[in-house]
Amino acid sequence: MEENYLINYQGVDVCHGDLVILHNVQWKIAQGEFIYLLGKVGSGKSSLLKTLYGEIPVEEGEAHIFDYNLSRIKRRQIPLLRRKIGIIFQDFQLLADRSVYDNLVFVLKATGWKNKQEISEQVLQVLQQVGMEHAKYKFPHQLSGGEQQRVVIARALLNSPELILADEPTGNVDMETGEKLMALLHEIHRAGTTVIVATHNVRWVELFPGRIFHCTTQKLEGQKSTDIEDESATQTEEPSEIEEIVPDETSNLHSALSELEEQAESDSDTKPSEESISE
Ligand SMILES: Nc1ncnc2c1ncn2[C@@H]1O[C@H](COP(=O)(O)OP(=O)(O)OP(=O)(O)O)[C@@H](O)[C@H]1O
Repeated sequence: MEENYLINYQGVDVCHGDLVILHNVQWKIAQGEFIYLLGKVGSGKSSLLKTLYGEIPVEEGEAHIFDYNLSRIKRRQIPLLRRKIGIIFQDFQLLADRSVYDNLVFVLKATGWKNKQEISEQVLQVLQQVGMEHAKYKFPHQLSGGEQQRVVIARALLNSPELILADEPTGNVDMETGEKLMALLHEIHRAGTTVIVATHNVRWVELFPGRIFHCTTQKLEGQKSTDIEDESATQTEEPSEIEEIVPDETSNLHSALSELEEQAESDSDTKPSEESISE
């Protein structure tokens, strides 16, 4: 049934201005799935993810996520939507001027948490979840890339999101570290969270099973993600897919964290000031 999908896209065009990146996307994701979004550089993986958290508006087609209709979502609803989503990018983007602990406290306070003890408990809980509780007083520069990315995953977990979006989460680490990060994401999925990983690295698919979608490289049209096995599907477009996956480490997708924080701050009536964040 349609209402059981966490994400339900029908005939969606993903665009940058007048440029159609993905055309007529049919995409349905059920709660609790582990999803791969594969495709070569510039094929639109990030752009598709960006529609999910309202960074790219949906102007063509019907797009639903949780209870939100993305084609009609109001600006003021976007921060609320984003609080249900944990976002992880390949470049770690921890605030360099504060410890791991304070990085996480910052996000909680920016998203409306007030009780000091609850904040502290939540920070420790997510750090434990990613195996980084020992590093809570370290600064980002004192951590390896893999450790920083663990903290970023912890940060994404802070508000107990229903959905994790990971855009090339292993793009800046070596293969062995990447494998551990992917194992962690898969573990988070097994604990019940829906996870979507955009990557060009097909190796992860072999190691950590998930349902696969491909993006095409057609610039203006021709792409449809392979749809899910939905007996009740009524759309008539047949899915298409691509096979070509090429390595790339150059994803440039990181504007959103700062935007997330800005959104969270501007949205929240209970927004703390930077001063009140400092203990
Ligand atoms: N802000 C933007 N304005 C205009 N075009 C953009 C913008 N961001 C991305 N694009 C274009 O949209 C297309 C898809 O980019 P996108 O980043 O979604 O691809 P991707 O599959 O995630 O690639 P990568 O693996 O490099 O991250 C590319 O051709 C890119 O040049």
